[in-house]
Amino acid sequence: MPRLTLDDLYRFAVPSDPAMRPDGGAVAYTLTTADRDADENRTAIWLVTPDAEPRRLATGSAPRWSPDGRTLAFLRPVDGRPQLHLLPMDGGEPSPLTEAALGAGPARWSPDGTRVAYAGPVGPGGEAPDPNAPVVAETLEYKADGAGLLRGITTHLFAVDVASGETTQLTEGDFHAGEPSWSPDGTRLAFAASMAPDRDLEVGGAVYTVAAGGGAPERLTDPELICAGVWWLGERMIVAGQKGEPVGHVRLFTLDSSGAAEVETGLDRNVMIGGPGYPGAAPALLGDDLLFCARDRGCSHLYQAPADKLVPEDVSVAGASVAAGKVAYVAATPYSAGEVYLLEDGKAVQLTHHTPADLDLYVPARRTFTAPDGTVVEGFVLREENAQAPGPLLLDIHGGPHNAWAPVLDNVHLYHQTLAARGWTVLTLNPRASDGYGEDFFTAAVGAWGLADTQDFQAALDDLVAEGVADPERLAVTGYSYGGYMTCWLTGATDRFKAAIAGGVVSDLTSMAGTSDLGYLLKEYECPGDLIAQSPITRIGEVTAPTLLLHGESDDRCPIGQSEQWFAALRERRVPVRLVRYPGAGHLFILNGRPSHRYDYNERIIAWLEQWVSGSPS
Ligand SMILES: CSCC[C@H](NC=O)C(=O)N[C@@H](Cc1ccccc1)C(=O)O
Repeated sequence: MPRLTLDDLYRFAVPSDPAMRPDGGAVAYTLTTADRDADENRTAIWLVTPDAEPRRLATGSAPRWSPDGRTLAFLRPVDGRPQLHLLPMDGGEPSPLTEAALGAGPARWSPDGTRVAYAGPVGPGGEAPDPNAPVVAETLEYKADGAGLLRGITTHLFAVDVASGETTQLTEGDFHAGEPSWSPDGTRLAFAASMAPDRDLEVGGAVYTVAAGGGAPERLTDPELICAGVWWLGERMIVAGQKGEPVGHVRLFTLDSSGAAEVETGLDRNVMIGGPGYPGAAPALLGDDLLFCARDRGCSHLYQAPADKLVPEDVSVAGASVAAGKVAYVAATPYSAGEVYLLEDGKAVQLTHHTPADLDLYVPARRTFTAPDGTVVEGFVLREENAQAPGPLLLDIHGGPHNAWAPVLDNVHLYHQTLAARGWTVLTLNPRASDGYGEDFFTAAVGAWGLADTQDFQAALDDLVAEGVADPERLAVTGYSYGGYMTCWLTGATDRFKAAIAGGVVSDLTSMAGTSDLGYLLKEYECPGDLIAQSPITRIGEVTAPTLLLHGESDDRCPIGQSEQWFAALRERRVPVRLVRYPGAGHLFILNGRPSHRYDYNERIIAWLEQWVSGSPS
């Protein structure tokens, strides 16, 4: 069987967003593919039942069943804006439900199935803003990565009457409403929002409810609780959030008239509600029990509260849905980047087989390393078993810094498999600050970016060199976002790397604090203290590693100026450096950007390593 090549990017089809039909008999989901000719990502709604092959239903994403299971609401772009559509499941074509000026959001059916609510963008004065008008900012909340300059656009709740299509805006004002959740009697909707005038300077978010016909929202939580999301599950209202400061693990709380009480899970683990690059799922009820996702040793797992793990060890869950007492979920495994599963009597039954089956895949091996201060860190080693040893090794550093590597098939970092086939060892390490190893570990680099975690990387490399796995003369380092930060930092801290590739770079925390859409959060909560001491740019004079910089030009999280600073400083010092700019690409482009950009990103990493480490010309 062939090894994975970069062209397999165009063969991957990855499910997400599973929705169990109310009778538990079928699962609808979104399938994402890359169209090489159009250079676009495509999404379609698929349906699978336990006894039949999956079938494609329609172009679109975010399928949601009506309570009677006869209609699927989903999103489909119309003139470039997502609009809700309805697909009758007993036959017929999808029809548009919304004509929202700036587009709609994923559907939330009312319990009686007569209305659909969504959170969607609203322009100032109800109009789409003029893209050529001057942009005036008076708070820090004027841009967001992925959306760009907000130009006064806020997100508000809407309800659409399914029979007539009549749409009512339920909330208004200078705030962003989070995803709505219906009360069991259909009279109110709960949502998370921060309405404080200084919300850009006070990281927070409260739970509100609003009447189903609109009106003044009623606040339910006190400022102590920072809410990331709220779900009305039967009579229970469940909140995901943090108490006090936006630092550390996300937890679950039950909210009632006496206030918020933490759900006792007995786990020292971070709750994962799901998002791009951060696999997880919204909490749901399974009978009387709460089903939720939390990260354990790199993988997002499904748990049934208090703490029963429902999925096997080396899988990572990215979406779950419960109906009729049954659980459907999407998970990646060492052999797939994601498939749909059904949990039956505690056993996982695989319903889909979208991952190309003809690939001979390398499987990451778990192992641990001990840093000089005694901290044990886990990592994954990907290599050909019979590879010549010692051989070239690439250290890859994840972002966050609170993300984590998992030992599953990675359809973003395709170069891992490709390099292994060329005799490389790829080390993906979860150093302190990574997710899945407890809250003390998670917060161990707060205020000490680079300063605290450098020893973890060094210890792992020392071990692999001492064991004869890695050739000390052929070490290289790469990483994206926080991983790009750490790549720059490490090349200033040691000259052991023969090449470096830094993506979505952070090089100077002082300029980053004033230009990132999360700059304030970064300065106040992630890197409190001396920003200069934590900045790679302070060590630029020590860098000798030829460095490739890869950056999205529309990155508002880690603005491209971070790479430009590093590029200019290395060029001035005559250290070999190359800057590659991806037009129109935001921070998450390596996950969900143009297929050609994602291909190029992978291809350039391999070429740079071959040029500077393997010795072959690029
Ligand atoms: C408390 S950190 C939240 C930032 C966020 N975390 C999750 O990914 C993030 O985008 N991290 C960036 C690096 C960064 C951190 C803080 C502020 C701006 C950027 C990353 O993806 O590594």
